Amino acid sequence: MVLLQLMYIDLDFMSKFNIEIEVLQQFLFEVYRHYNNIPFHNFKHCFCVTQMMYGLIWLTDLQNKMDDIDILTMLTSAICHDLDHPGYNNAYQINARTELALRYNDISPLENHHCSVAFKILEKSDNNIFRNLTTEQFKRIREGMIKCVLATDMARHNEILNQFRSIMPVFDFNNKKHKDVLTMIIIKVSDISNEARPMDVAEPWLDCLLQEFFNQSDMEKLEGLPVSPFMDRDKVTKPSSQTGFIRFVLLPLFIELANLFPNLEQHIIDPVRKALDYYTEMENALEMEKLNRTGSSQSDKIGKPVENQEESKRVQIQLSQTKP
Ligand SMILES: Nc1nc2c(ncn2[C@@H]2O[C@@H]3COP(=O)(O)O[C@H]3[C@H]2O)c(=O)[nH]1
Ligand SMILES: [Zn+2]
Repeated sequence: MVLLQLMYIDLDFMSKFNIEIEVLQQFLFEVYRHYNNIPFHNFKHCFCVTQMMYGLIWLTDLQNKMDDIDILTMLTSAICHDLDHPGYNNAYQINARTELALRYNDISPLENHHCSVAFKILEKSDNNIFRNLTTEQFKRIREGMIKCVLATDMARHNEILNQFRSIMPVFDFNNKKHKDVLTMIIIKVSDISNEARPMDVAEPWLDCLLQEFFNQSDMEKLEGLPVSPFMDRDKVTKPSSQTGFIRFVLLPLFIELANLFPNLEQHIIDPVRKALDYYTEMENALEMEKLNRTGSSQSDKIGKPVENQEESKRVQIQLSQTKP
């Protein structure tokens, strides 16, 4: 929490937006209290995403390209983006017809909830870091935060990435629509950026993610609900989960952002490429072990990566299954 506080201080938000230190501390404590003790979508994930956002703001020199209020919106959105995550994804919410799915009519139920919890926290004056802003400023931040948090629904991944691709050739920092798409891209990059971290940090996060996935698929089996294949402990391995995700989701997104900010290449693309090599090797080793165990004569398969098409299909399921 102290580090999050430092980010607000360091970006000069305290003086620019007249935020009192006690109010910021109270806000961060309430945020902390509203993250659940679950394997992946917990307060530490919130911290990592916010820290990545903070790093990207500096690396891209965003403070000299966007308004302060936009940067404040982005950092606060990162902090709030998974508030009260229950550990079961949108597909589960919809299939199990949970309270959240009913409340939000199957439309990004989790992301709508995270954002709603954020503004409930901000309703109380003691927590409201925006309480000294004008009504107009608050309106702008609220609109921006809703946009950012709802953009973290992976069912909208292709839609948002394609939007960014179409404006990239004419990107203009004076165009509000362009800036809106960029902020959505930056929070998305931050949200799925674990593989850009050092391997000894990234790999335990994958274990946490798979643990949460497996908990969900176990529950789905128990309740007779459709089981998401990428979450099924009988079908997924660590490398099979990562190779497709890195190839078809992470790299295309990160490369697009690095096209706008070329100096990001070394910070977010290089480590992700290394992670892809690491998991491809692990995948090949597992395949070899499997063939050895079964004494299969298909030794010519050894060392060959899994078919691209098959991997791509698997990832598309992960992206599209929750689309209403
Ligand atoms: N396979 C895989 N999926 C990830 C990784 N990081 C994030 N994700 C997925 O991307 C999603 C982003 O939104 P969520 O936090 O809802 O859930 C996340 C996971 O489903 C990763 O490293 N590997
Ligand atoms: Zn997240």
